Amino acid sequence: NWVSVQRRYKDIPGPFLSRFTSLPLAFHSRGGKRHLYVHSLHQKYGSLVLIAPSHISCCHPDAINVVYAQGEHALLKSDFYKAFVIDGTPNLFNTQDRLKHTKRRKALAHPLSYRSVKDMEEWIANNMLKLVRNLDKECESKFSAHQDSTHSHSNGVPMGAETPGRASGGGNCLRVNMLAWFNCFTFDVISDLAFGQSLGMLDRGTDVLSDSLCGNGQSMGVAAMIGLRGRAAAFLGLFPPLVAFGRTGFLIRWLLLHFWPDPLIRKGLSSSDMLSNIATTCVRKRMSSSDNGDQIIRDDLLHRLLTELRKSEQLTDDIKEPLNEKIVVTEAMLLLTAGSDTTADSATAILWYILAHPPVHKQLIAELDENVGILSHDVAAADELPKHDQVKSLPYLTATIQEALRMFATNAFGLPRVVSNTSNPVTLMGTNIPPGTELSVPAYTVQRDMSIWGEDAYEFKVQRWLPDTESTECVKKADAKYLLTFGAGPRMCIGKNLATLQLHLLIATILLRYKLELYEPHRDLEAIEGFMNKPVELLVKISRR
Ligand code: HEM
Repeated sequence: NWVSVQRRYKDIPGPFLSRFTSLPLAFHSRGGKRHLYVHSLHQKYGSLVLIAPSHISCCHPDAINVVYAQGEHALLKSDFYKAFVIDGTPNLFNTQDRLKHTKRRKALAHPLSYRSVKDMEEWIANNMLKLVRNLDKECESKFSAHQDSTHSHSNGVPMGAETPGRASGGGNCLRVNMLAWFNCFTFDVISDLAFGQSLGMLDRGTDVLSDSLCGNGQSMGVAAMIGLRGRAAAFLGLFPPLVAFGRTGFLIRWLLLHFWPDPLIRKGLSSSDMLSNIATTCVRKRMSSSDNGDQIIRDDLLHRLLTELRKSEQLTDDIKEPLNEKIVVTEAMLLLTAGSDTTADSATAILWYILAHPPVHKQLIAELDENVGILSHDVAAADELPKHDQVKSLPYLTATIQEALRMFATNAFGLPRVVSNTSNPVTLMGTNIPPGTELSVPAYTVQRDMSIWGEDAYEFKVQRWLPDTESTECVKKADAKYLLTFGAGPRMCIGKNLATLQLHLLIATILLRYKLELYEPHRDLEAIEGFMNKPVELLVKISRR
């Protein structure tokens, strides 16, 4: 009851109101700045803060190994994640059940291993070639009549009306929104890898899908759908009764979808339904093509996932569950949503940090020119583009990516775990944590902790990641275990290999081929947080090198 809750957390500091309600946290979550709010609370109250009635945020570096512990000490995901479940069928990301998680994780671990992802590099390169051709056209259009290329691409197809990054306002300015192109690229890559066929966004120059995939007259881009869904879920997840399962849950969801006063939440819920429809259509299309004897089935992620899931059906009885369409669709939707905009957003942030620091830009170009060489003027085939083997170990490129991901936390707020009655006892900074407590470690705050990164923790310094810095500047060496971009522990991102492969290739290819400048050099990178922290846009001036 309420009194015992107050007694349990009496020694944990935090805002007075947060002892009684999650509303302050929800308010900042709705505003898209939850990580900044929690950061300010840590600055005011210290390392342990009660941010909601039974939710403690701990930003001490040692907390990472406790909250995201491996093995028998692992804590389960909290009820917050129920807000991401579609149709009562949890997937690898949102399942709270340990055994189900183990089974699904095993099924996806092999298809997403480095070796497996490397085998698919050719498919990624084909999409990169399309991206390059589109950007080449953007450069050419620079010389044609005044045209605002964020509004209309060369083929005249407008970007989705609510695509994050769509430039506001008109005008005769020559600028390209790299976020919009990165979104098209990553969606096409993941759909190609997952279903053997890309969504065709790079061909159409927009992330608005065709009517056959998205329903008649839908003008919203897929990136906007994912953003809205993340924002609604990040808000609703703070009130677990609103995201219950079963018949009551169905009724509550229906009421929220139709009557909740905030349009952002209603749009988020309907976006979630649209994404589920897209995944269902993709899965059905892919499955029906595999029934067609004439067609050669590509060894894509869905194929590999199905093979692994069928194998795991023969595992022990307690984790046996029949493989049905719902399970396949929910995992397919996860691939589509977790594996696309996260990478595009991270690439956007990395490119922004490079362009905002011209000496870093210059040094990267020198490294790339020396190790990869200049690209031919008219790239005729995908194999003329940089290969992962050429760029994966370049020290300056790797260090720049790491440092940009530290500064811009794509995963910015603390991912919540729960201390259950069956958990081993948990102690944080000498304080015993009672069962029923939610715990999280805020990535944004940890990634700016001066005790970890040094006095210059708030500054972008690539040198901290270089093995042997020639710089005379004294920087504290970075330790990757405090970088929470991909989470930590048993629920850490399973797509990290695919994401880092794409990030290296994207950044290397773009820098090698184009002269780029920030369109508004004095403007910070603006971002809005839902579940992930998402840049709003990246406007650049672009021309061929
Ligand atoms: C730069 C890009 C990416 C970032 C920043 C990122 C970040 C994350 C983070 C922080 C988590 C942990 C979430 C949590 O604990 O609640 C996660 C989990 C996950 N990610 Fe990623 N991710 C990226 C790319 C990808 C890609 C390309 C894929 C798939 C193809 C993917 C699939 C997943 C899945 C399936 C999980 C759930 C894993 C589990 O619960 O066992 N991610 N990601």
